Amino acid sequence: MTKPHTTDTQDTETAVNPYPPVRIVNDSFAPSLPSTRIGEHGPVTEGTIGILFMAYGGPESLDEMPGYLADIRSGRPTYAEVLEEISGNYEAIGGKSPLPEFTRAQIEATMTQLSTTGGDYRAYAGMRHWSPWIEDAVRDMLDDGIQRAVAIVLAPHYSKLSVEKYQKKIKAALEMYHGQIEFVFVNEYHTEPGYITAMADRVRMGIQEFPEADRDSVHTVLSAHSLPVRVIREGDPYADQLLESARLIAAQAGLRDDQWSWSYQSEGRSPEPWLGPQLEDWLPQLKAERGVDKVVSIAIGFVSDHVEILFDIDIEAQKVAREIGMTLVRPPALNTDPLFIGTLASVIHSKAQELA
Ligand SMILES: C=CC1=C(C)c2cc3[nH]c(cc4nc(cc5[nH]c(cc1n2)c(C)c5CCC(=O)O)C(CCC(=O)O)=C4C)c(C)c3C=C
Ligand SMILES: [Fe+2]
Ligand SMILES: [Fe+2]
Repeated sequence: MTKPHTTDTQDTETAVNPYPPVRIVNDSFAPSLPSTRIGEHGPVTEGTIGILFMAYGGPESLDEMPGYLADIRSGRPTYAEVLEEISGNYEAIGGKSPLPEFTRAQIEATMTQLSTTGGDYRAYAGMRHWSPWIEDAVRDMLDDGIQRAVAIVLAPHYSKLSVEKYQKKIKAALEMYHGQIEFVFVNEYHTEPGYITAMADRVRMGIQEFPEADRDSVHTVLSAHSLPVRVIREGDPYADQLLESARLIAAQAGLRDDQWSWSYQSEGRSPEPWLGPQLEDWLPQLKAERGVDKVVSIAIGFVSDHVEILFDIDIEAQKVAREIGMTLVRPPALNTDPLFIGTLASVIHSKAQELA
């Protein structure tokens, strides 16, 4: 999400929330992920391999917002103005996060692909910041008798503030339940050809929104969620991986160097410096310094349309673009794009071969 910064002195997502909030379910509420078990769940045999799909998680009503934020903020209090602002952002995109629904659709589509491999796979969903929790998924896998599993995060780039945190939750859950599952981890898939081609298709899709005569002057801005600069200085590979993906996507889309650029988005609220430039600052700079007035915006670190795209780009960045007389086109995220789903299936299937 975005500025303004508060005086909050937070240490980004490092601590564990000591009081994970519990979702309150009533008769009129039908969550998109009511269970960690997705799809067919017949008897588990020695050859069965569990697949734990992990995602950020998202609130499916505004009532869930305080609990969701409490988890993201590792139990630190959320100031009223921050809660109000973030709730307002979700209200503007329909009052709920579409992430759980997309996550479910992505898992179902990947399992359909995997069913053609002959492997005996069982799918589980575990969210990092909301229900159904990663811990719930590990408990259900243990209950089902799963002995070997592949774990994958629905985010292609590795960071110790993202993918590593998900993996640590699995290890902590195994300890908590005194259980044993042999896990292999997909750490990243940011250079996988299917992912790169699917993103390059999005670039082309965006450019085609402009009249043919204008297309050569369209500028593509590729972006991803920002992180504190400190994390990269400590050796985190996130920024390098993003740029590697960005260069491959631009090349695959046939863009010249002057036809694309990089920016970050969705900076957090801690007072320390975050990676930039931020999209809403970069757009005016592109206009002022290079005369760019037609932009395709693609968030390459996200694989589904959720608040960081639907609000941060479609509402906030779009407002900035309008104010400076720039046309900004934002093609849909990958969601259940067959090329992306094929990539997930293939990285999972090849990782599964590492299991004894
Ligand atoms: C690579 C890092 C991160 C990814 C990817 C990411 C995705 C992501 N985030 C939200 C929603 C929120 N994130 C918030 C804070 C926050 N996010 C990250 C990192 C990534 N998020 C950090 C380091 C922080 C700061 C955490 C802290 O300790 O305060 C918040 C809280 C409010 C805010 O700071 O704006 C929200 C909400 C989504 C939906 C998402 C997509 C998958
Ligand atoms: Fe954010
Ligand atoms: Fe975040």
